[in-house]
Amino acid sequence: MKLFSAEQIRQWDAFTIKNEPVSSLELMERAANACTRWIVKNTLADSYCIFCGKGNNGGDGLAIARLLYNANKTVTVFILESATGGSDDFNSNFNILHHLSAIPVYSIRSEKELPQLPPDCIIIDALFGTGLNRRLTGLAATLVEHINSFRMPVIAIDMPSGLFCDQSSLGNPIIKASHTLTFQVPKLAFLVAENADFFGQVHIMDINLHPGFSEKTPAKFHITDSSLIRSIYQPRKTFAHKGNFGHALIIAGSTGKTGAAVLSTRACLKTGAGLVSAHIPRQSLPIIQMAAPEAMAFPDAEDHYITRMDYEPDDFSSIGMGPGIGKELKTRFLLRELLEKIKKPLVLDADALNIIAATKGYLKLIPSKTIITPHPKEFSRLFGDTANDFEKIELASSKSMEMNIIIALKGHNTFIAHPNGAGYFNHTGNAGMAKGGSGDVLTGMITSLLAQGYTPEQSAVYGVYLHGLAGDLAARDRGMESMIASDIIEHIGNAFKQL
Ligand SMILES: NC(=O)C1=CN([C@@H]2O[C@H](COP(=O)(O)OP(=O)(O)OC[C@H]3O[C@@H](n4cnc5c(N)ncnc54)[C@H](O)[C@@H]3O)[C@@H](O)[C@H]2O)[C@@H](O)CC1
Ligand SMILES: [K+]
Repeated sequence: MKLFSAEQIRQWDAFTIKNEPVSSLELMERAANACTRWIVKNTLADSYCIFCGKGNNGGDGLAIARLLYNANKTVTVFILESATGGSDDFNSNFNILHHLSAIPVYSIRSEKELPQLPPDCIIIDALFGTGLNRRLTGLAATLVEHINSFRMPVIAIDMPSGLFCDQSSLGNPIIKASHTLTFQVPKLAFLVAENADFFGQVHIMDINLHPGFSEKTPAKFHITDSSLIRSIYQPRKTFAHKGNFGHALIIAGSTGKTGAAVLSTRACLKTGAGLVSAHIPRQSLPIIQMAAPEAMAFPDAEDHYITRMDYEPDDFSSIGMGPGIGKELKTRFLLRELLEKIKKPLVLDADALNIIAATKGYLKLIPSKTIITPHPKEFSRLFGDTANDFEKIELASSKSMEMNIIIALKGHNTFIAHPNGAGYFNHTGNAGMAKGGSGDVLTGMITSLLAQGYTPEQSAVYGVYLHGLAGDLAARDRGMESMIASDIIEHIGNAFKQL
């Protein structure tokens, strides 16, 4: 699903008005109807206090007030006055409301007019939407803080007021919504961790914007959805043999971190590679052979960590390196040798990334189309700090293009930057996966898909989606607190079945 900017959404509204055709006032009525239906169905309140700005977001608020009133609800409207007049559609809705004298309408022109609210009311925030073009200040900012101070349920229309769609709003006055009813498509602002306090649960209101616009308009960012994954998925052919699904190698583990090797190897096996081998420290051999008997093992000459390759790396269909390898000098040399020797893309995670970040000259050795899977700290070690999540996303995109690599920046909505400039936000997964070992599982899964012939771009998007889905199924069965990384592996099979 394409993720459009505020400007593109404005163009989409205009395209719909011209090509459906529909008047902008009718489109506003459609939007208000969708919101009112949701509010009536999902809330039970004595009264609704609706705060409106004087743009089209405020116009939505006025139309919602009228529709709620028509549905026999008690409604009070507060209008934040501004120096400029209302938008045309705001004014039209204001005139209709004016004739319905049963709905009280109050103006807020100064701090003295900030209202007290009845207990048990639900607040509807229609102050500012996608038209926000600067930080809220003055009376608007004071009103936002005043509304937040009630600690009552707030339903934001389209956007929590004060929150920018496509840029950081860090430190700004913003409505803290319990629910956001957003029009047609999710917004970039709802996908980044720094905004988590503001949008609450997001509900998409389908207002039938013209499909012709979304089909022909390119978008930089996308949300990975099941239809994209189904278009990537290649069913296994009836007459296939193990040679058709590649030979994956996992280079992982050190004393005390053999579990990382076990988790990534088992995840690799469970994700469909034809053959899986694990290169592990010598002492880990019996452990990996017992925990993953289907895998072959290359024990290192050294007992406690990995030091040398007794194989040709290009003989494998894919190699994933990093989980639990530590940062011993000889392990660093091994990583350098691998980076210099291999002609294929790799999957690099965890300590492989930490070694690269800490050792001068390694970063530029990363082979083209390699998939790296840093968490935010590993990302900062590699590429430096950023002031906010939006800058981090931009940095991941630009580094991906510059280095011709795929970057899966792990987090709640893992962001995958492709070298062609596109970016994919994943929406599967849950907080139960925020535990040691989850990343090792992801490395194994992506390495497995790469071995099977999926492109690096596909392997990253598909692997991250499947990993999150398996995590969601594990959470459903075991609960978020109790689920552990092994449970994600146990649910990979069911995740495949759900595609
Ligand atoms: N265009 C359409 O046909 C539709 C628009 N809809 C609504 O329209 C909204 C966008 O409306 P608008 O473009 O009128 O903009 P908003 O209603 O979001 O904002 C109103 C105006 O406030 C001013 N403003 C921006 N930032 C400010 C700040 N920090 N302090 C003070 N004033 C500021 C700007 O002049 C802006 O145009 C959407 O979020 C949605 O709620 C919906 O009705 C669906 C249809
Ligand atoms: K709003």
